[in-house]
Amino acid sequence: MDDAFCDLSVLLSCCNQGEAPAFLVDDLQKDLTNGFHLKLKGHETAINTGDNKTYVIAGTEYESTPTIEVRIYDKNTDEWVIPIVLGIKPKSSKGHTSVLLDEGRILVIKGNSTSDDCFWFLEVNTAFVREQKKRFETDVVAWSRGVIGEAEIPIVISGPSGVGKGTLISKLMEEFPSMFGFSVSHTTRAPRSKEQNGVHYHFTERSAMEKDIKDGKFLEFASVHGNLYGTSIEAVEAVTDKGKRCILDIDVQGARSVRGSSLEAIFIFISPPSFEDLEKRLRARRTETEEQIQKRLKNARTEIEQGNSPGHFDCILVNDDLETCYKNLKKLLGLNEGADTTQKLLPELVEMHLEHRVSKIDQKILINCGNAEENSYRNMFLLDFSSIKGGAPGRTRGLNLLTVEPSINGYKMLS
Ligand SMILES: Nc1nc2c(ncn2[C@@H]2O[C@H](COP(=O)(O)OP(=O)(O)O)[C@@H](O)[C@H]2O)c(=O)[nH]1
Ligand SMILES: Nc1ncnc2c1ncn2[C@@H]1O[C@H](COP(=O)(O)OP(=O)(O)O)[C@@H](O)[C@H]1O
Repeated sequence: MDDAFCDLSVLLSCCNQGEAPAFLVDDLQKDLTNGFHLKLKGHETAINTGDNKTYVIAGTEYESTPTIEVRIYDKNTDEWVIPIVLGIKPKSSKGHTSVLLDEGRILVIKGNSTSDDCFWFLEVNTAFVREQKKRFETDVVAWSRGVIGEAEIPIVISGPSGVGKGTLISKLMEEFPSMFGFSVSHTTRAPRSKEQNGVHYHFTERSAMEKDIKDGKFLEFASVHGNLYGTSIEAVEAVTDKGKRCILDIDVQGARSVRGSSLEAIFIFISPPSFEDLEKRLRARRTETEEQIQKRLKNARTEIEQGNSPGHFDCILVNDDLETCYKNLKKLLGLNEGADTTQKLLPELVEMHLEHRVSKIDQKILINCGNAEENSYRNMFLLDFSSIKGGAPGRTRGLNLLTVEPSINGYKMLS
């Protein structure tokens, strides 16, 4: 990015006045009236929210405690609560800072880590967390890892069994290997002879999958042709983390669930030219027993009806001639001749020092890791969270991290 000037004097004066959004638990203890004394282990920060609660966020220097933990002091009841913690927890750190971004989320910045793992959002009162609090009837918090940069909108492809979804997706991935990534679903059905675990599906036991669904690890799931199928949140996020556009091959029920979820996506329905053609293709594939074929054909009627009814899909493509359908799919995705097929560059990693100070103004956080050494301005960053998207149970994307340097006019963006 070109050098851009920005007057951050306001921001810095705020910092100089010593605005400290996070404070140590030692300070908190002085407030406690119930004689409760915290035994401090490692580094802890505490954040007060408007609802008379204090969230204590505890990192540690001990390997035996591998993740950052959370407990809540409720001033209304004078009690400590250990909440249900959802999402993947950040690995522990010897030092972190915490900032209350709004009434819904706390930003935790881990020291001694790189920018792909140092920004974490602890959601304490977002729509997702409120829903989970109702479900569990107790206090719930949810972690979401912060990611720099925007994500490409995923593509959901649905259609009856045997219509050619897999064939079209394979063609797309072969022609544009660096652009697209496949969301590997979980299923309880048995693998076909050429299918590999972890590549085509995560083949799994029903009980294990049901537990993961209960634990909130799935974006959507459905019972299809007598088996359980589901897209884990991690399956979609792992593709997006690589800078690729995620493709989901899921049934109509799954597509409807995704439409109702927080995941923004493009929904494409692949329709057969006729029911007879569909039957021919399904039989020619020779992957199912007669009984399974009958089940799939029966379900196909309902799926085609739902797929063609308005409101469910953004676009319907008829897969008559394969090459024509593939061409139309590419056109729909803006992959015409000369389309940019290069993979999106992942942002350069930045080191976050163990010792750092943070200050918040509007939708930005100034992070100062600087010291008196030469080039210390290189250690000053501005984290812009004004365009964040997503959040628990997935990643929080859309962060923008800029390096800032003092200048005559105030402060100067370096990157
Ligand atoms: N809801 C949902 N459906 C899925 C998922 N993965 C695959 N499916 C759908 O399950 C159906 C059966 O898939 P599969 O057993 O691979 O058979 P095929 O579609 O005939 O190749 C298809 O409609 C898939 O789109 C998933 O994660 N969620
Ligand atoms: N347009 C088409 N014309 C004829 N056969 C096709 C066409 N598209 C796909 N097929 C074939 O139909 C069968 C089913 O396709 P597949 O991609 O496995 O469907 P799905 O993933 O939707 O179940 C495969 O043998 C495939 O080669």
